[in-house]
Amino acid sequence: MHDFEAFLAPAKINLFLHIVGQRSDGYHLLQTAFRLLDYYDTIHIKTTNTGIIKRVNDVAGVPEAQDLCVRAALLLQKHTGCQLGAEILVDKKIPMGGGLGGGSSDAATVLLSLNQRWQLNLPREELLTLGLQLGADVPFFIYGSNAWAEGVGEQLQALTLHDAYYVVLTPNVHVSTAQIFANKQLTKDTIPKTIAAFSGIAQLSTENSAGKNIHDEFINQLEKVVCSIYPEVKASLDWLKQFGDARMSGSGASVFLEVNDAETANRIYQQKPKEYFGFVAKGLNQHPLLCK
Ligand SMILES: C[C@](O)(CO)[C@H](O)COP(=O)(O)OP(=O)(O)OC[C@H]1O[C@@H](n2ccc(N)nc2=O)[C@H](O)[C@@H]1O
Ligand SMILES: Nc1ncnc2c1ncn2[C@@H]1O[C@H](COP(=O)(O)OP(=O)(O)OP(=O)(O)O)[C@@H](O)[C@H]1O
Repeated sequence: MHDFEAFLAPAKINLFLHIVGQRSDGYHLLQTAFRLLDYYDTIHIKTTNTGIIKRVNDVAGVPEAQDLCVRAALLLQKHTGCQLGAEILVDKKIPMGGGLGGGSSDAATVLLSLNQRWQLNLPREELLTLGLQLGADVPFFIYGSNAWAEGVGEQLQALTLHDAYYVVLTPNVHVSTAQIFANKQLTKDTIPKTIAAFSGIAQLSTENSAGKNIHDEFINQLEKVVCSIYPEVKASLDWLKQFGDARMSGSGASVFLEVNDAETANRIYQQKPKEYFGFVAKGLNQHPLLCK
């Protein structure tokens, strides 16, 4: 690992997710609130002068050419004409395809770190546009703070959220995002909400009762459909709901419960059935690479 530098790529959860329309290309227009978590993949990067982009470790289920880290580095190289290269070691901790944005976060971390280490100094707005070519959630991770998002997730506004801890469970199923968005049962014309309405509700911190701070008006509209197709997601959500207002993140399969303190989160987590993978995380206010 000599000469490699480590860069963190945090997970995210969607505190709510509404579908408010559909674009002519079939993509759905969303409203969502993204929250960063202190649960990370670590991307180790060594810059080289060979011009070659190379992943130096195996990642189960992700061939090198499809890895979003490699694709992000190649995209940045092509966009800028940079002659430098990079060796990338991807240390995955965030479950893949779990609605926690791991792949998108890895890609954002590569764009942010190589922009510096290759001394490209592209402005943040340019990286946001590049990031969108790699995935709808990538701009959020480049944005740097918790965010209210619209469009397909690329129209971002900063969101101030109170301190909170999350119990996250990821059932061992692969949910196809495309399959869920294509489901006929999905409500696609929810009346858009305002960031002010969400912020008002999100600021209401409950003193003693767990998980009451996300109001019923702000739900994950993919949750019902996912639960009807994947009983494992429903089971883990039902389990968490014993303790409060649990939600699904993104298009699943991960589910989470927001609580006010680490003690409560750990107490709930310790009772989880052994077959559930999960973790406890603190909500972040800023991306670790973009802290001032
Ligand atoms: C739902 C979220 O997890 C919220 O954070 C993300 O918007 C999903 O973003 P993503 O993982 O980048 O989604 P993709 O893997 O590109 O989407 C797979 C497929 O889901 C459908 N899709 C996805 C996002 C969106 N806003 N509308 C869609 O209709 C499209 O058919 C797309 O081809
Ligand atoms: N570095 C990477 N890490 C994780 N997945 C990757 C990576 N590169 C490519 N992928 C592919 O991207 C897919 C989605 O990964 P990711 O973990 O971002 O999904 P997700 O958490 O469901 O994302 P989202 O919340 O954005 O829908 C994976 O199933 C995998 O095939």
